[in-house]
Amino acid sequence: MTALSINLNKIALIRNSRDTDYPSVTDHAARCIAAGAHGITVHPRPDQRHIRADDCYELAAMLEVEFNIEGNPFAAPMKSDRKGVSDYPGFMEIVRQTRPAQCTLVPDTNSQLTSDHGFDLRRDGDKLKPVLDELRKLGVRSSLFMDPDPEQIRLAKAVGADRIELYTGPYAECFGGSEQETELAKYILASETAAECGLGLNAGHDLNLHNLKHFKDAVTNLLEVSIGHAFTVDAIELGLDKATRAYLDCLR
Ligand SMILES: CC(=O)[C@@H](O)[C@H](O)COP(=O)(O)O
Ligand SMILES: NCC(=O)COP(=O)(O)O
Repeated sequence: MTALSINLNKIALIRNSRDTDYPSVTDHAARCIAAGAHGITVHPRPDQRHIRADDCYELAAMLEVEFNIEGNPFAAPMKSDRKGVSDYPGFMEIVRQTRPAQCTLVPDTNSQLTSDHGFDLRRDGDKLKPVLDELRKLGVRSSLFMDPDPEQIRLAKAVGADRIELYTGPYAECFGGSEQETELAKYILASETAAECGLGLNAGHDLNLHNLKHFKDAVTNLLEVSIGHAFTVDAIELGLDKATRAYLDCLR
């Protein structure tokens, strides 16, 4: 079964709109796991708009399921502008201090609204090699956030990644329209390339209860999906337990 890793970014976004710890990120992590989620994902961005470095430390101390931390490995330290909130120590420093099961490297700039593209390894591959070496030495599984481009996926193997995460935003955008199957075919080819290279395969971004099962049924070597934005909305509408089970049902 494909593992479901719930991304808690949006719980943190709601939490940050008050100077309190409500809703609690760690409480939500525990509830998602109790409902059957296989793992927890967070994306601590330098401006700490949602997930903060403090959340990562607290989650690392409590989680007994897979913890996946996503982010730009070259994201530098940034001062916190909130009283009582620790500074952002730099992405790799968070990883060193938490040693998550998996680290998904994402080429986001600080100013991006959200993640919207994979790595260009022709340009950045050499820069990533020492980061991937450090993750290996830390005992952290590496995953590179990638577009469904076979040549780029072969480069992911060459630079030493353990897995790739296919950026599924374009698939989600086409879902339900005339281009749906043309777009999905790109992901099927990409998944076959990953398998040929011996890369593990994850996927994420804008997956939801409408588009997930079709994707999962077509991409047969999918090890893990990480879902947060749509999951949070579904949890508001259905309740967290029911929403978690609904996503798990899509992955059976
Ligand atoms: C890498 C990816 O596609 C998402 O995991 C990302 O974490 C979404 O970030 P926001 O929640 O900040 O939009
Ligand atoms: N890596 C994808 C992720 O963690 C969540 O993306 P989204 O479901 O919030 O779009």
